[in-house]
Amino acid sequence: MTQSNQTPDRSGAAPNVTEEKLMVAVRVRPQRADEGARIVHVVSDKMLVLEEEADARRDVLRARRGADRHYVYDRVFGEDSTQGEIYEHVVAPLVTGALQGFAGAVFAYGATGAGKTHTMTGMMGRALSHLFSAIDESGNPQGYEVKMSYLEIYNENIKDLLNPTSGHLELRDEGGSSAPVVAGLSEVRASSAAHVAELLARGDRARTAEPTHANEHSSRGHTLLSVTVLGRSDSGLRRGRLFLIDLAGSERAGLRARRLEGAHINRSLLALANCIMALSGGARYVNYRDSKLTRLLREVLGGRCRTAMIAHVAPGAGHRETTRSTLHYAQRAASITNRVEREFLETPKHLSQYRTVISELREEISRLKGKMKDDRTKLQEDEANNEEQEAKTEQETAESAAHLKALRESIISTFKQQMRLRRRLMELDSHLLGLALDAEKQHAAISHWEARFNRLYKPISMSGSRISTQQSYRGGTVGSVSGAERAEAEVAVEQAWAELAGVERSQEAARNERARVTAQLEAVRRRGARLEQVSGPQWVSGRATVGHCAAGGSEETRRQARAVRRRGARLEQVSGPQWVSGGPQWVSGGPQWVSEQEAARDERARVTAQLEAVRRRGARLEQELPERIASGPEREVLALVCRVHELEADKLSLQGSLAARAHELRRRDAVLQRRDATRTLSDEIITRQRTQLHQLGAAISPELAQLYELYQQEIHASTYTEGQDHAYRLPPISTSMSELAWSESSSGSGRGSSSGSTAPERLPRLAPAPRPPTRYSHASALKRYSSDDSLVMAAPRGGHADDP
Ligand SMILES: Nc1ncnc2c1ncn2[C@@H]1O[C@H](COP(=O)(O)OP(=O)(O)OP(=O)(O)O)[C@@H](O)[C@H]1O
Repeated sequence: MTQSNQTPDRSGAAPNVTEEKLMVAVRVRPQRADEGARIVHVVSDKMLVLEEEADARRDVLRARRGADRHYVYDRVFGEDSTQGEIYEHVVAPLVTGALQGFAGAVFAYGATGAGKTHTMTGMMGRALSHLFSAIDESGNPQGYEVKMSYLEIYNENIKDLLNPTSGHLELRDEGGSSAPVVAGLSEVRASSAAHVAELLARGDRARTAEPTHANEHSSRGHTLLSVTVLGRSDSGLRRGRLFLIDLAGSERAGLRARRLEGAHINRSLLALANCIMALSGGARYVNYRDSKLTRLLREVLGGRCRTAMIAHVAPGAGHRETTRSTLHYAQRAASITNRVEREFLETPKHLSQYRTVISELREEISRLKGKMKDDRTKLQEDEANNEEQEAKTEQETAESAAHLKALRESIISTFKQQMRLRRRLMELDSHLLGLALDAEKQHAAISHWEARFNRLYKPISMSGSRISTQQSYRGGTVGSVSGAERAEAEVAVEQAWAELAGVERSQEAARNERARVTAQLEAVRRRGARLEQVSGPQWVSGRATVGHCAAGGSEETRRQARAVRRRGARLEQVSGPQWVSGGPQWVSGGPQWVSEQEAARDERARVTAQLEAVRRRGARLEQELPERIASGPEREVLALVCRVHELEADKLSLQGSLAARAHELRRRDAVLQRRDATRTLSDEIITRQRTQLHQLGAAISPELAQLYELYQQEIHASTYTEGQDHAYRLPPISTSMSELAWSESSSGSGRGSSSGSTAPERLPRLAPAPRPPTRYSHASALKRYSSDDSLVMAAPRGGHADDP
C-alpha cells in the first residue's frame, strides 16, 4: 500500500484521503509430499521464483534459467511463515485503519487447497482480537461499537452464515457509486473477542465445504466477514470497516457434482480477475456486475478501501499452473490504486456546522451564565442591601422610637419638675408677700401705739438720746392715759412684736425654702440643657411665663420696701422725729429683710431669664419638629404633648398673675388702712385745733377758713359715695376725742362706714373712702388692734395666692 497524495486530517492523526496501491502478499504454504517437486522458491520477503517446467527438446540448463520467473510483491511469506507474521504485516494496519474510520479489506486468493482458509481463519480471529483490545485500550471503549456480518456466496447465492436458515439473500444495488447492500443480512453487535470467536465458529460451521482433489475440506463458496467499527470522537462519528474475504479456490473440473460449483467459482474468479485487470490497467470502466462476488468487492477493489491481497500458492510442481496464474494476477493486482478515504457518517461539513453551532451555543451559554452570575450577584447584593437597609431602617426606626420615647419622657419629666418647682416658687413668693404684708401691718400697729404714746408721753429722754419704743411706753410718763388703756397698749404692742418676730422667722424659713427650690430648679434646668445637647433644642419650658408673676412680684416687693421706707418718713413727719426712735428693732430688721428679699428676687430674675431662654429653645424645637420626626402620628403626639405643656404653663402663668394681683390688692388694702389711720389722726388734730381756736375765740384767717371749707367738702365727697342722702356741713369743733371714736359695732371692717354716729353740729368723722371689700378682708382673716380711731388689719400668715 504505497501512499501518494494525502489529504491531512484536521486532527493531524491520519490523512482523510489517500491514494494507495493494493497491497499484495504471497504466502507459500508448506509443501506436501504428493505435490511434486518444489517449483516455488521464496528468494526474499518480497520476491519468489517460480520454476517453469523444463522443455525436454531444449538444453535443460539454459531453458530452465530462462523460464524461471521472479515475482516481486509487497510481501512474500514462505512456507515457514506464521499466522502472526502474516497478520502483523498485512492485516494489522487495516485493523488500525478501521479504528480510524477507514475501510480495509483482505482477500485471500489462490487455488483450492493453497491455504486461503487456513490463513483467513487465523486473520479473522486475530483481527477481531486486535480490534477489541485496541478499543479497550483506547480509553473510551464506550465510544466504539463493533458489528459484524458473515456471508457466503455459494453458486451465486448469498447465505447468511450467522443466520444460515434465512435462505438466500438478495443483493441490492443502491444506485450511483454506493456499494450494493445484502438485504436481510444479519448484522450482529459484537461485544468482545470471545463473542466474535463464538460467532465465527458458528458461521464457519455453516459454510459449505466439500472435499476436492486438492483439499479434503475445501471451501466451496466465497466467504465475506464484514466488520463495522463505529467510533465517536471529537472529529465526529466515523465508520471503519474491515472485510476479510476467503475466496473459493479455483480448480480444474472434476466430478460432475463439482462442475457447477467450479463453474460459478471460476466465473466469479474470472470476473474478479477481469476487474483486477481493468483496475490495474487504468480502465475507465470496470465491470463488477458479472458476479455477485465482484459486485460485493467493488468497494474493496475500486473504492475507498485499503485492500490487501494475500495470494496463496502451493510450492509443489503439481500446482504449477494455478500457482503461475495466481502469481500473475497478484502481480497485476499490485498495480491497482485505490483512493482511500476516511469515512465519516457525520461529514466534516456538518461537523463544522455543528461545531459552529456548538461554539455559538457555548458562547451564548457562557454569556447567559455570566449574565446569570452578574444578575445573581446583583440580586444578592440588592437583597443584601435591602436586608441591610431594612435592618438599618428597622434599627433606626427602633432607635428613633426609643430615642423619641426617651426624649418625650425626659421632656415631660423635666417639664413636670419645672412646673412643680415653679409652682413652689410662686407659692413661696406669695407667702413672702403675705409675710411682708403681715410684717408691715405689725409695724403699723407698733407705729400706731408708739405714735400714740410718744405723742402723749413724750418718749424723748431728757438727754435727747433715743430710747426704744418699748422703753418709751413702758418707762415713759403716763400722763392722762388710763391704766387700762396703757395695759391694752402694752398687750397689743407685745403681741405685735411677737407676731413680727414670728413673721420674720417665717420669712427666713420661706427664703431658705425658696433658695432650696431655686437650686433644684437650676439642677432641672441643667438637666434640660443636657437633654438639649443630646437631642437638640428642648422645649421643656413650653410658653411658661411664670416669670411674669415673679418679675411682677419682685417689682411689687421693691415697691413695698420703698413704701415702707416712705411710710416711716411720713409718720416721722406727722409724729415727729422721736417717733422713729422707738423702732430700732424693726427698723434695723427691716433693711436686712428687704436686702434678703431683693437678693432672692434677683435670683428669681436670673432664673426667669433662663426660663425665657429655655422657652425660646423650646419654640425652635417646635419649629424643627416636622423635620426631625418623619412619623405623622408621632409628630402629632409630640405636638399634643407640647400643646398640653403650653397650656399648663399658661395656666401656671395665669395663676401667678392672679396671685400677684391678689397680693397687690392686699398691699393696697394695707396702704389704704394706713392712710385711713393717718387721716383719722389728721382729723383728730384738726378737730382739736379748731376746738382750741373756738375756745380761745381766735379769729380765723380767710385762707384757713377756706381750707376748712375744702376739707369739709372733701369729707363730704368721700362719704357721699356711700349713698348718704343727708348733707354735711362744717360742724362745730369737737371737744372730745370720744366724740370722734368709732363704734366697733357700726362697721364689721371698721372702714367705709359712717352709720349713725355723727351729728350735724359735730365735726364729721374722717372716715376713709369706702372700697369694695376684697376676699382677704373677711372678718375671720382680720386681727384688729382696736383703738378709738384706728384699725390695723393683719394679713393671714402663710396664705397662698391660689387659696380660694
Ligand atoms: N501455512 C500452512 N501451514 C500448515 N498447513 C497449511 C497451511 N496452509 C494450508 N495448510 C493446510 O492445507 C490444507 C488446505 O488448506 P486450506 O483449506 O486452507 O486450502 P484452501 O485454499 O482454503 O482450499 P479451498 O479453496 O478448497 O477451500 C489444509 O489442510 C490446511 O491445514
